[in-house]
Amino acid sequence: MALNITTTKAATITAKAPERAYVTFLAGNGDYVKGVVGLAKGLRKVNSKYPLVVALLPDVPEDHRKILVDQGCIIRQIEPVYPPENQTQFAMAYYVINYSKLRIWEFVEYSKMIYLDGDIQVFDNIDHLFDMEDGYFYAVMDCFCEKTWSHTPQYKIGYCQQCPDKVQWPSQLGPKPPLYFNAGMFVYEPSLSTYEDLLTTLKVTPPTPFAEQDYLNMYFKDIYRPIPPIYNLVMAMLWRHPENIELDKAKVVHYCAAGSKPWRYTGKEDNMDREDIKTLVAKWWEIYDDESLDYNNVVASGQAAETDGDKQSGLQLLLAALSKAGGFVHRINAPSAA
Ligand SMILES: O=c1ccn([C@@H]2O[C@H](COP(=O)(O)OP(=O)(O)O)[C@@H](O)[C@H]2O)c(=O)[nH]1
Ligand SMILES: OC[C@H]1O[C@H](O[C@@H]2[C@@H](O)[C@H](O)[C@@H](O)[C@H](O)[C@@H]2O)[C@H](O)[C@@H](O)[C@H]1O
Ligand SMILES: [Mn+2]
Repeated sequence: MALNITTTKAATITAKAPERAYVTFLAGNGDYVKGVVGLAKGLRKVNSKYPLVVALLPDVPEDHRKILVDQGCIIRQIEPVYPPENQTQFAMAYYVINYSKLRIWEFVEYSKMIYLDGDIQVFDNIDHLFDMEDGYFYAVMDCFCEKTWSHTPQYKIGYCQQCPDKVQWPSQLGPKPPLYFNAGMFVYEPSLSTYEDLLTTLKVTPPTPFAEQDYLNMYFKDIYRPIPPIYNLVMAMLWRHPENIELDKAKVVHYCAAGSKPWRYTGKEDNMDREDIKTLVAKWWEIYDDESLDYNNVVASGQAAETDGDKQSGLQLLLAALSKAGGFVHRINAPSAA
């Protein structure tokens, strides 16, 4: 269905802001920007209706920001968030910057957002997750079997929530830990009151090895609802719990295992020579290298919205293209859906 657009120099349109968006986090001047470009192109390939917002720290350089804007991303600079001083050894030293993810609760121009790490790729449309019941925090359960978890009692006794019957949780260790999610992907509702409380509570919460992931699990444990692993395939599941995984059904893949970041992949680390890993890395590169998925090519080929449902993204594409071209859009006569 084509949109009739009347353009004039007179004024600009105040299109209704989209209430839903995907959001990712970018820090530093390193190669994670490739992950975010891949994610932006992957979401486009699955015809997601919603934009990708990139919450980026001040240390992300101008040329990386331009790459992201040229890929149709909405960039939002955020200030870092640091945990209270502590001698904690984070599972990965750089995890200390991940607390800055908490800034995305301030994005209240959106009623619901899906957070995706920059090392995630979306291979099937997951827009339907935005329609899940409000008031809950949705994410996929993590696995405790990698040595990154060696600091935990779970790891020490061989307990994992992915196979709770394999090793019973011993009562002398107290109550079984609540279900624990991987914070590389989650569905949440931005809220200023939650945002303020997150930052206030953080000030009095000693940091722990999995940084903001541990913190978010503690903070949202009463409203956390697990969603199936097809929405965040934590790579280690492939060799730790293959019985819980149907790889060909995975809609979202999280390249979080050591050595699995596609843009740095060498195949040398543990498990990285597996055929399924090689296939997943190749699938990531296929999207990253696909020029037909570049934002400018998509706009240039005039792939306007085909259905009412996609009108918003088509409208956004056209608005973005027109504003980039310096044009002003005065009125859009979208013929009624009839
Ligand atoms: O140098 C960095 C490290 C991390 N990140 C962001 O922080 C997220 C969490 O880090 P990572 O995915 O490496 O943690 P993992 O899931 O592998 O434990 C990444 O996906 C990126 O979005 C970043 O932008 N720059
Ligand atoms: O800062 C803490 C991080 O914690 C998580 O990392 C993964 C990763 O470390 C794997 O190697 C582990 O095996 C896995 O369990 C663990 O959850 C999130 O994916 C990431 O976004 C971030 O929140
Ligand atoms: Mn990650």
